[in-house]
Amino acid sequence: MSSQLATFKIPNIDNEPMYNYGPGSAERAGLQAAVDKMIKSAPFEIPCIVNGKEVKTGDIQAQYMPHDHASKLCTYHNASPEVVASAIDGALAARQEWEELPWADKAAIFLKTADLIAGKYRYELMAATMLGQGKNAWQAEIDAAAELCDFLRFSVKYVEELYTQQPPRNSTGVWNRTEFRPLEGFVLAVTPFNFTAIGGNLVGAPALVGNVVVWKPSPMATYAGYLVHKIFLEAGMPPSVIQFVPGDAPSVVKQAIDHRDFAGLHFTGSTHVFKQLWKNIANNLDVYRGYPRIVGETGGKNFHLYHPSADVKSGVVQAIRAAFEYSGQKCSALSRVYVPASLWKNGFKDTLIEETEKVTVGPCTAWDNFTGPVINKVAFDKITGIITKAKEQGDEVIAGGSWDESKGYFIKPTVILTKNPKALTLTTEIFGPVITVYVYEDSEFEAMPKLIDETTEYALTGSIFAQERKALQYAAHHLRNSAGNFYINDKCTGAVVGQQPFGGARASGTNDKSGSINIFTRFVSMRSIKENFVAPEDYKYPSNFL
Ligand SMILES: NC(=O)c1ccc[n+]([C@@H]2O[C@H](COP(=O)([O-])OP(=O)(O)OC[C@H]3O[C@@H](n4cnc5c(N)ncnc54)[C@H](O)[C@@H]3O)[C@@H](O)[C@H]2O)c1
Ligand SMILES: N[C@@H](CCC=O)C(=O)O
Repeated sequence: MSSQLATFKIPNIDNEPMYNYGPGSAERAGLQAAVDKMIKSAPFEIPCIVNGKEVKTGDIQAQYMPHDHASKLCTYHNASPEVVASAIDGALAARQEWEELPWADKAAIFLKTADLIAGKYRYELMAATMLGQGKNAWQAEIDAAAELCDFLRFSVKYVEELYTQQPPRNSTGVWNRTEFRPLEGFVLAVTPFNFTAIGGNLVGAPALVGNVVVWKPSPMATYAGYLVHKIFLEAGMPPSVIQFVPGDAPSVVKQAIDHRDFAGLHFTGSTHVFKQLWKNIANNLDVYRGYPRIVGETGGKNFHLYHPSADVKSGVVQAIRAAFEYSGQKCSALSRVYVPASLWKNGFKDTLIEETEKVTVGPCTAWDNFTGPVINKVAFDKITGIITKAKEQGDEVIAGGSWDESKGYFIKPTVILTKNPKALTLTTEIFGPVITVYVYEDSEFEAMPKLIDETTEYALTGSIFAQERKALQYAAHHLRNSAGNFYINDKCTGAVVGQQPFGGARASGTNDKSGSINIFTRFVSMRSIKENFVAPEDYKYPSNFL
């Protein structure tokens, strides 16, 4: 047991400043050196890490570089059932000590992790994200440097705020207090390929409020996840608090979810996987000690709605960034574009086609590529198959529409034009560099929010572009439930921790908003404590006397 003999104040928290990587800059040289070194040293051999110790099972899988799919970034050892069992046991054994570690020490570990990522490991982690997940320098900076540091630091700020939330009233002779206990058991973090930062946050958020976490990383982000885990350990995270168990997803996850002490799921990934996991958890309710917390952020079918008063040039620029950066593999990426006929004829169409055709696609290692590959063969086949099917169904490809998988999984940014408001590419999540435009008559603007709202099951991100205030107000009101992150005259991607808490409802997830104080409430179980200072002398109340 140790004491904390003051109420410490955390340092000021702000967003991590972004580096620019302009030609000739020191940061460009630093990152280039890290990428070169990583290419030379790959493939790395990645073990499971259980109780801080490397475990090699011999059941080997590989993570390939999507821009050069013959090259392995790493091989990794799939966790066996025995390894998963010892990871869970180790986490549970570490639970009490971690819970009892004073808050300031937990906070210090997180702040130090962020500083290590911002400094010592910035370029290495970015290089792993570029080579393994196919991001270019700018996208890797947004993710593996800025957003990950922001998640770690703002988490500390939010938890400090959470802990100050105490009952507002105390009757005479009474002191009421609230304690934010970690969950009884372990949390399972199942993380996606597309953001190194999301991996770090899905394990970090529950851990910071005292939970122990079993981490099943994405096979396509194994190396970046491994580095993040190592950095946590270097910053002083006790070895058993976060257990790193890559492996066959259905079996690792099933083993964790079937465990009596499973207390929470922190998931980001596709909607169908999340729904299946929720059903599996529901079927196990008699196995558990309590009711597991289920937090999941999933797919989207994000939109830009343009009003006839919108500015064409900036509207197109925002669409291109939202749709094609990171080849449309952000859950927030633009997918549906609703444009009035007047704008479409007067510049929107021509500028969109012209600018889309100019977007450079190629290896993330070349500085002048605006975007890179899609993540793997499965994604490549799915996306190109959907474009082909859209054409077969009568929709017109007006830009892009070609691909090449000879070396990496490259798909040209593609614009589809449809007359069918329920077209396949307006309703299905594609998760690639494809947008579909639906042109409406200017007089139909007021009907568009209803159409947008009813076209898909998702409600993640969306934007309205207009100069007329009335149109902005109308769209914001009528699209209230169509997006958890709603933008006005801005693109539908690029939420920043501490500024726009992120997440969507309906099929897009539980909308618990990563990057806000709300997420922490999902991983604590509050205890109300009432202390009475005045001893009663008679069991009767005044109304009992004559
Ligand atoms: N809403 C958000 O905040 C957000 C953020 C990032 C990504 N996403 C979504 O994630 C998806 C892309 O990520 P992805 O391809 O990594 O998703 P995915 O669902 O394929 O994988 C996510 C995780 O689930 C695991 N998994 C896959 N199949 C499983 C199964 N049958 N049982 C148990 N676990 C399983 C994977 O190994 C991985 O760790 C997109 O749908 C995207 O919209 C959403
Ligand atoms: N927070 C990111 C999306 C994360 C999902 O992949 C954005 O807003 O663009």
